[in-house]
Amino acid sequence: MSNDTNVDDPPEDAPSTEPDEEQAQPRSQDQESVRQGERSPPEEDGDRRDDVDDGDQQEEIDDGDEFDDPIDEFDRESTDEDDDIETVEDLGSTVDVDPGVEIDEENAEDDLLGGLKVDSTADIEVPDRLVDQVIGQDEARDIIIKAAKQRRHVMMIGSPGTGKSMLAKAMSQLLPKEDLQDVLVYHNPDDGNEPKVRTVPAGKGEQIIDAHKEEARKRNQMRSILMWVIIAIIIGYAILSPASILLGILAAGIVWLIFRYTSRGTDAMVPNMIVNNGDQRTAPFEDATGAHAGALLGDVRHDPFQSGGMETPSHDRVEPGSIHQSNKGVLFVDEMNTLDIRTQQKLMTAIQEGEFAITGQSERSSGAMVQTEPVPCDFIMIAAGNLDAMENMHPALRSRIKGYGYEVYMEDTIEDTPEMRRKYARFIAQEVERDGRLPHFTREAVEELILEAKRRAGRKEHLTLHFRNLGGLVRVAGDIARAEDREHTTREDVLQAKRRSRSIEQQLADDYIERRKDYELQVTDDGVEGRVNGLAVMGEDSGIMLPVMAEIAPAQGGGQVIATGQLKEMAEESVQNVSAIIKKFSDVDLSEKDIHIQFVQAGEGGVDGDSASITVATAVISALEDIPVDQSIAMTGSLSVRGDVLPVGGVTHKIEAAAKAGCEKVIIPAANEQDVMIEDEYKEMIEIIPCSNISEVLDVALMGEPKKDSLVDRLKSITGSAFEGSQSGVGSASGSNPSPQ
Ligand SMILES: Nc1ncnc2c1ncn2[C@@H]1O[C@H](COP(=O)(O)OP(=O)(O)OP(=O)(O)O)[C@@H](O)[C@H]1O
Repeated sequence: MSNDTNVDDPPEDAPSTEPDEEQAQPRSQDQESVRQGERSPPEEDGDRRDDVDDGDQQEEIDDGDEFDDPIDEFDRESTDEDDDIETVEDLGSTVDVDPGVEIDEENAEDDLLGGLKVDSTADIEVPDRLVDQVIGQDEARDIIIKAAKQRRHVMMIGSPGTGKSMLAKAMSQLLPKEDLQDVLVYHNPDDGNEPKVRTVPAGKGEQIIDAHKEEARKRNQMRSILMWVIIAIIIGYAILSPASILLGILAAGIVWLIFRYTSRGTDAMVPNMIVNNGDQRTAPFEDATGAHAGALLGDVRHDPFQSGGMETPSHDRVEPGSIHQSNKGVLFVDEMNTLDIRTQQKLMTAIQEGEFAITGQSERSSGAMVQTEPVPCDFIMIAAGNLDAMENMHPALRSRIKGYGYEVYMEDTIEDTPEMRRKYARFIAQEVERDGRLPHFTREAVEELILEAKRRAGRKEHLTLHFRNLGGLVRVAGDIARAEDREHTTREDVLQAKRRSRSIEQQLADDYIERRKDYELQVTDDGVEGRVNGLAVMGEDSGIMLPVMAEIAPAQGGGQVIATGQLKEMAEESVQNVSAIIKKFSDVDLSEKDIHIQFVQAGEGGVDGDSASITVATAVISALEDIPVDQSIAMTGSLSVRGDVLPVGGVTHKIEAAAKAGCEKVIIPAANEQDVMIEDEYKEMIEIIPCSNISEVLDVALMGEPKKDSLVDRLKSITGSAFEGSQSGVGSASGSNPSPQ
C-alpha cells in the first residue's frame, strides 16, 4: 500500500522520505503529477509570501519531465496569453481613447457631442478594457494605475455611482495574471482539526484534484475486487461445508460492511480546493461589501454527524473568505463602516500578514474547533464609501490603508469641454453595449442626455459624474424604444424616460404639491406677515416648496426660539444669524421676545443644513416689523451674520419646484446664478432674482411700500459695508463647498 501513502500523505513528510521511497517503489504517472503540482510545505519554504513571489514554483513545475500532456498544454497556453497582457507600465496611454470616429474640430466647441460625426451610438467604438471606459475621475484613475503597479491599497471616498467599484474592477484587470494561485486544503492525519494548506500555480489545483480522485477511484476499485474475492471465498467455503452456510453469509456481510465503512476514508483523502483560479482570465476581483465575518474571513461548516463514520472530514468543510479568493487580486469593500469592529480588526491582521487561517466563525458550531494552517490572502484592498464611512472606520485600519497606499476623493462633476462631451457620448455607447438589449441612441437622443448631464451637475459649465443615475436614464429610455421594437432610441424616448424615472423623492414632491392644492396651501398674490415660501431639496434631485411661518410673542422668561422637531437647531441658528442685524436696525430687544418658527408641513420632506436661513430671517423680520411678505415669491439661500446671502446646493431643483408650485419669482443667492440649469419649460414660468444681501432679499420679498422702503434703507445702511465685502466672501464660498441642501 505504499502507493496510497504517496498520494495521501500530507506533503510535509515527503521530502525526507521521498528518495528512498522512489528507489523502493517507482511512482505512477498520476502520483507524480500530484507531487509535482503540490508546493513544498511552508516549514521548508520559510516565508510563504516571498516564496510565492519569486516564481520558484513555476520553475518547479515547468521542469518536471514527468508531467503529462494536459499540464504542458496549460503551460503553453498561459505563455501565449501572457504575450498579450499589457504591462502596467503601458497603462499611462489610457488617458484618452480614440472614439473611432471623425471629429469636426471646428464646430466642436458649440456641438453638444463635441464635434463627433456620428448618426447614432452604434458608430462609436467602445474600448475593451474597463480602465479605458472610466470617464472623468482622472485622479482616481491615475492612482488606481499607480497602485496596481506598486501593489498599494486605496481608499476611495465619494458619492454613490461615481465609479468606485468600476475602478476597483478595472484595477484587477491591470494586475499580472501569472501570479495567481490555487489553494488546496488537505486532511491532516496527525490532527484532524488542523487541516494542511498548500498553494500551487493557477490551473494546477484541478489537475491535483483529478489525480487524487483518480487515485481514490483506483484504490476503491482494488478494494472492491479484494472484497468480492474474500466474499466469494467465504461463500464458497460455506457452500462446501453446509453446516456453516448461515455463518458464511454472516461473515460475508460483515466483510462487506467493513469494506464499505473503511472506503469512506479513502475518498476523504481528496483535498478540498478552496481557491480555483484555473479559469481566471484576470486577477480576481472580490466585492465584499456588506459581507458577514464568515463570507469575508472564511468559515468551517458545522458537521451535524461528528462521529460514527458519518462525519465529513474537517478539511472538506473549510470555506474560503473573500480575503482568500482575492489573493493576488483586488478586495473591494464599500461602506467599510458597516463591518463590525472585530471583523475590521481581523481584516487588518490579514492585510498585515498576507495570510489568514480559516476557522469556524460561529462559536457554537463544530467548525469552531477547526483551524487551518494560514491561507494566503495577499490582496490589494480598495475601501470605498462616503465621508461617514471614513469617519466610522476603525482608525487603525484606516491608518494602515493610508500608510501603505492612497486616498482619493471622487469628483461629483467635471468641466464641460468638447472632449468630455465626446466621452459622454461614448458612455451611452458603453451602457448600450453592456446591457446588450437596448437599441442604440440617435444623435438627438445623445444630445438630450448630455443636456441632462449638464443639468444634473448643478454647476454651470460642468457635467455630472453620477453615472449610475445617468445610466439608469439610458436604460429606461432604451427600454421604451425596445418595448416598441424600434431600431433606435430617440430624443422623445429620453424625454419620456425622464418623466418616468422620477425618483421616489420626486414622486413624493409632486404628490405633495398636488395635495397642497387640495388644502389651498398654494401660492397667492397676497402679502402675509411672517410667512415666507422657502425651498428645500428632497433626496438628490427633487425640489419642494416649504413655507415658513414666524410669530413673535412677549417672552415669559428670557427670550427663546421655539421650533419643533429636527428643524429646531436650524431655526435657532438662522435666528441667531439674523439677530445681529436686527439688533442694529430695530429697537426691539429680542431677549424679551419668544420667536416661534413653524415649517409648514415639514414632515413631508427633509430640510438639511442652512439653506432656509434667509427664509427664516425674512419671516422673522416680517413678523417683527409687521410688514407683509409677497406670497408669489419663493426663496432659498444661506445667511451670514453680516447679512450676506451665501450659496446653497440644489438651486435648479428648487427653482423648478417654485415654478411648479405657481410662484412668479424666486430669490436665489447671486453666487448660485451660474449653477442654474432649469428645463426650458420652466424658463417662461418664473423670474429668477439673484441676491447678495438680506437687504436685497427684503426689497424684493416684502410688500407695503412706505414701511418696507424705510426698513430696506435702514438695512442697506447697516449692511452696506458688509455687502461690499460679501462679494468676495460669496465667491470663495461657491468656489469651495456649497452649503448643504
Ligand atoms: N466614471 C465612470 N465612467 C463610466 N461609467 C461609470 C463611471 N462611474 C460609474 N459608471 C457607471 O455606473 C455604474 C455604477 O458605478 P459604480 O458601481 O462603480 O459606482 P460606485 O461609485 O461604486 O457606487 P456605490 O458606492 O453605490 O457602489 C458602473 O457600472 C458604470 O456603468
